[in-house]
Amino acid sequence: MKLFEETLREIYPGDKDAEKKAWDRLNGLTKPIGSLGELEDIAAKFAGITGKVFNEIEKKNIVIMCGDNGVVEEGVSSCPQDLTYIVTNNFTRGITGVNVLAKFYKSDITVVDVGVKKKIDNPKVIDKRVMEGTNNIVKGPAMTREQCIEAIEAGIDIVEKLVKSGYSILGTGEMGIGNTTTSAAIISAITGLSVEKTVGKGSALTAEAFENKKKVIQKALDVNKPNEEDIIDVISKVGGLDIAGLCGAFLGAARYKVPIVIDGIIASAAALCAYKLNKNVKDYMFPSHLSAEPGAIYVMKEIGLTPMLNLRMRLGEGSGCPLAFSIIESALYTINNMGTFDDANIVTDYLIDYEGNKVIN
Ligand SMILES: Cc1cc2ncn([C@H]3O[C@H](COP(=O)(O)O)[C@@H](O)[C@H]3O)c2cc1C
Ligand SMILES: O=C(O)c1cccnc1
Repeated sequence: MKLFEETLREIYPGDKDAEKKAWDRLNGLTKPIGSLGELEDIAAKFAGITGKVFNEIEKKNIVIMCGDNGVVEEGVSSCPQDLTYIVTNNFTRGITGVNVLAKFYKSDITVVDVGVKKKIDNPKVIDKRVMEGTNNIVKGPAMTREQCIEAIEAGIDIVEKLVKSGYSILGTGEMGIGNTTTSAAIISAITGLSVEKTVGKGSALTAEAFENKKKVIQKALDVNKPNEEDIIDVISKVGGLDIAGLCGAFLGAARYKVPIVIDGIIASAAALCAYKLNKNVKDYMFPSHLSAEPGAIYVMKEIGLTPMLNLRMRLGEGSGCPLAFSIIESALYTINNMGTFDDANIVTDYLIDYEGNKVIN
């Protein structure tokens, strides 16, 4: 509880002065104003996080929170629950989707057991087990408030250790059969949007099972009546341990001033929770892609973020993060290395932006 409260108190907005200096540099580079589009936004936002105009990424890490969800007994996933256990172990064997993309883009991963039902006996998986999978949210709360905060604190603690060991950008991933159900429940609870709007087919469902999934989420909301003003109430009643752990990772990244990338729908639901707990967290978040799950777009709107990519991806695991890292690194390399108008002997007194306003360099 102490770490959680202390972290919430120590999250500040990004450095607007550094961001402004980054924009001054971007506007002085030898190109039409704003012509590198979102690459410029990314470089400036990064400067706001570190307080420096020139940045390089030393080491990258994707934090993968793994946990089971009691609601799978309601038939909300086509996959058996023990896939959570199997895939969690597979992350340490280098054979999953996120492993391959992370390897290609030279990112490390950190695998965390925050509550897989069957105990994981694997030294490469960090043991932060809060409980043996959550309770079925159709029958009552997923977990207690204390368990929820314990999982959030696990996320903060992992991030603190990664930052101290030199990681300068983080990503978010998860594994937990049934977690597209808990994600939709959280997004509906917080935004007030109907389940019809936020629910998707997750890893895949028959038409009949999809109708059942919608009813299950609605029932979980009716039974638990989560209070949208109280994010711990929402996560502990209709969420999951993976979402709580990732929420902690977002809070920790903002506290320790490192950029953090949002992956798919589950990480998006966690990002929304972190944002509602402290709005400054937004200044540290980079959304990688727009998940194919329908709820994702509403999360992005609610936080006010624009995903870099739309590749119809719906894997989770943190698989979007390496792709985003490559774009962010491209943005940083550009601001660091492009020549200025002065370098290029180009007179700038004619410069206007795309809206037609005069730009003074
Ligand atoms: C082999 C396999 C690997 C995965 N890796 C991530 N997920 C993804 O699918 C699950 C969520 O979907 P649902 O809510 O429908 O259960 C999560 O574990 C998510 O990370 C996987 C799913 C499968 C089957
Ligand atoms: O967008 C995601 O993260 C996602 C979508 C479906 C299943 N698992 C993850």
